[in-house]
Amino acid sequence: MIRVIINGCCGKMGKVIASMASQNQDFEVVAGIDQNQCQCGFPVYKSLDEVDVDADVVIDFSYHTAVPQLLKAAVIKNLPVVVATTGLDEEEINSLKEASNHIPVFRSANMSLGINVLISLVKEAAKVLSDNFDIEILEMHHNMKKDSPSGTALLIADAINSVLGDRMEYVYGRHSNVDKRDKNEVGIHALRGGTVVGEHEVIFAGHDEIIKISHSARSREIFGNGALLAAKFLINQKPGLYDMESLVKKG
Ligand SMILES: NC(=O)C1=CN([C@@H]2O[C@H](COP(=O)(O)OP(=O)(O)OC[C@H]3O[C@@H](n4cnc5c(N)ncnc54)[C@H](OP(=O)(O)O)[C@@H]3O)[C@@H](O)[C@H]2O)C=CC1
Ligand SMILES: O=C(O)C1=N[C@H](C(=O)O)C[C@H](O)C1
Repeated sequence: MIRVIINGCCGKMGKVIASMASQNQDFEVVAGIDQNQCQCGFPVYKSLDEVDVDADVVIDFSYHTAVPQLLKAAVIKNLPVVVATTGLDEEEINSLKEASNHIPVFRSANMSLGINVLISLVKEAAKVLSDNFDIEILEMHHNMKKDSPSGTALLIADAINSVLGDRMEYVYGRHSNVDKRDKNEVGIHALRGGTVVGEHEVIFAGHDEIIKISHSARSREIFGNGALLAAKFLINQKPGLYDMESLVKKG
């Protein structure tokens, strides 16, 4: 039985993780952390420092500013952490790297299998098409989402850049321009509305032809499933920084 602490347990994804774990005999949620108090069926604390029950792993779906403090406490408690929260700034990303010298840390802006396959396809397409096709990324999410663009859109852009020698500039939500687009741009555009779980589309636009590669999340369970798999994977790892690629490689 893997004993889980959920950071952000009162939020949309926190509740999904709690519900999925309760239906899976491999997991038990032993505590939650949130700045709110919610009825969860397990004790809810304000911070990881305060948690006084034994656990094997922390799963974090919270807010970007919460991540460094969570990781500091996880290092003290020697607990692996799955970080799914997006919108991290540079300093917060550095806190992941620092913590991963001491504990296993898993980070992915998108825990679904589908997006990770999309990323592989997009990398292949970018290698072949980038000289003659313009690349634009569109994402749409629900109206409660705080960060934009999505962590996934940035993950996709970084994956494209990684196969194109890091030459691409990111241009966010083009507006008020007076000149044409540069060939070495990736346009990134965020839409927000309703209850949309998560839509991502990568457009390769060439002369008289367009290729679109897209992913549509139809439930939050697809992220929950990935986060639980990541937790199971992480508890057997040495300190280090892991991602979906590490998980897929492991089989
Ligand atoms: N990697 C992935 O696959 C996915 C990542 N995400 C990311 O996960 C994060 C959470 O998403 P979602 O569940 O939809 O968001 P919610 O806003 O519904 O939930 C976040 C919860 O964390 C709480 N919270 C805020 N600050 C802190 C803090 N300092 N310590 C503890 N809890 C805190 C929030 O409280 P309050 O409401 O008061 O702010 C809220 O209860 C986002 O960054 C989102 O982008 C989401 C889905 C998939
Ligand atoms: O906030 C969300 O809901 C989601 N956030 C992640 C992101 O920013 O990419 C992943 C998913 O698309 C849902």
